[in-house]
Amino acid sequence: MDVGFPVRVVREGGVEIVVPDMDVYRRPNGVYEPAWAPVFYNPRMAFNRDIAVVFARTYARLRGLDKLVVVEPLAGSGVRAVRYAVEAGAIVFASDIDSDAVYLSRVNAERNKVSERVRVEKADANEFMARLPRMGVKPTIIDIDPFGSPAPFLDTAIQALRPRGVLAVTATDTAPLSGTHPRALRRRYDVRPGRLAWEKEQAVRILAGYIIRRAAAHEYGVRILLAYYVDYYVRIYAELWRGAGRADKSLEQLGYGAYCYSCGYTSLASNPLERCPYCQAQLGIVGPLYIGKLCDESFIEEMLREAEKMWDILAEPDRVVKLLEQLLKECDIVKPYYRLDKLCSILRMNMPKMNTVVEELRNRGYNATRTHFDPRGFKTNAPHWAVVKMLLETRR
Ligand SMILES: C[S@@+](CC[C@H](N)C(=O)[O-])C[C@H]1O[C@@H](n2cnc3c(N)ncnc32)[C@H](O)[C@@H]1O
Repeated sequence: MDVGFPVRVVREGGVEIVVPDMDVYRRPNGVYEPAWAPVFYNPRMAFNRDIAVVFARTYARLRGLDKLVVVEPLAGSGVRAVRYAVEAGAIVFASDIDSDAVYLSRVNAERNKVSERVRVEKADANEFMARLPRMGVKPTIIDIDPFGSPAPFLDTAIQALRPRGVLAVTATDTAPLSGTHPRALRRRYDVRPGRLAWEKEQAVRILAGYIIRRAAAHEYGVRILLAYYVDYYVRIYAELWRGAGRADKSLEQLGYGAYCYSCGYTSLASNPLERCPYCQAQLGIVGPLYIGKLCDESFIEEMLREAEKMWDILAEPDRVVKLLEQLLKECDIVKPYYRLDKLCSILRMNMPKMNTVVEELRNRGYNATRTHFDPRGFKTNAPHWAVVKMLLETRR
């Protein structure tokens, strides 16, 4: 096949797609760099796409939708669009600003016999989404999967959505979101910047909070169905439902994150505390951010059922199930995770085993679990004094 650059055929999930030949676009150190290829295809994001199709099928089933319309305005090779069509039975409207990407997406739709259901246009993402209402397209899911920050696309996506629908958003600008680049964090997300010990949860909560604020401006309320951080990106599935009252209610879910660099205290609160309630030191504060639950248990349980049905189709089914099961354990614990290594360094003690910490907290009647955010982290609803007491007592 002559598309003007070297290609190869790969299988991902339930589709077979043509992508740039990854051996040709490697850095001198041998690492494949998707952004160097003429059309973007990242095999490491197959897991992200697995979850996207499981989510779409679950959402359509639970809402009783007989027609699922998905919009993917930053389509790259078209792999995600084609997977939505083949694996979730969706009608997909996709676009990309790059001509080669549009061509390859069309080739891939045809190759998988879904060109009737996957329409791809060469267009700027915002211009494309702004045109959708005039085209009579009413998306149930809009999947924003950009290079870096999704912020420039959110307003148009929200306005293009049905009165009730889902924004599925990826953010790879994790350095600003987790506080490493404070000026970019303030600029892009209008957030009082800082860097807390639970930086990955901070990244997810800031993006969720920003979606809530943008949605409220357009009179939509938001329910966070699923939000997580893996590899090098944040991913959020937010259900938006039009209504000023719903928007007002969602805004009540905004607040501030706090971390005490002196004693390791961590919390979420509606109003920013300035002093640590345990040791009175000045707190690190970040916000506004989302202070509610990061997933909906019953929805995740349904996703797990759907993932079992798709076991032979998904690219990484065991990883999908493992993440969903872990999120299910974390769902109820809203308080941000503790970094065991940082807490032990503050307490000047050796680090006990993570399993011991989790078990010990459970033995004392608290909810506790490891966290998907960080292998060095744990989540618990135990108050800070109880966490410190437990750690000091394991020292004996
Ligand atoms: C991260 S890639 C998308 C990957 C794809 N969603 C997937 O799952 O493989 C981002 C894509 O956005 C396209 N792009 C960048 N800026 C754009 C814009 N303003 N409008 C439309 N497409 C754009 C790029 O050409 C690139 O193909």
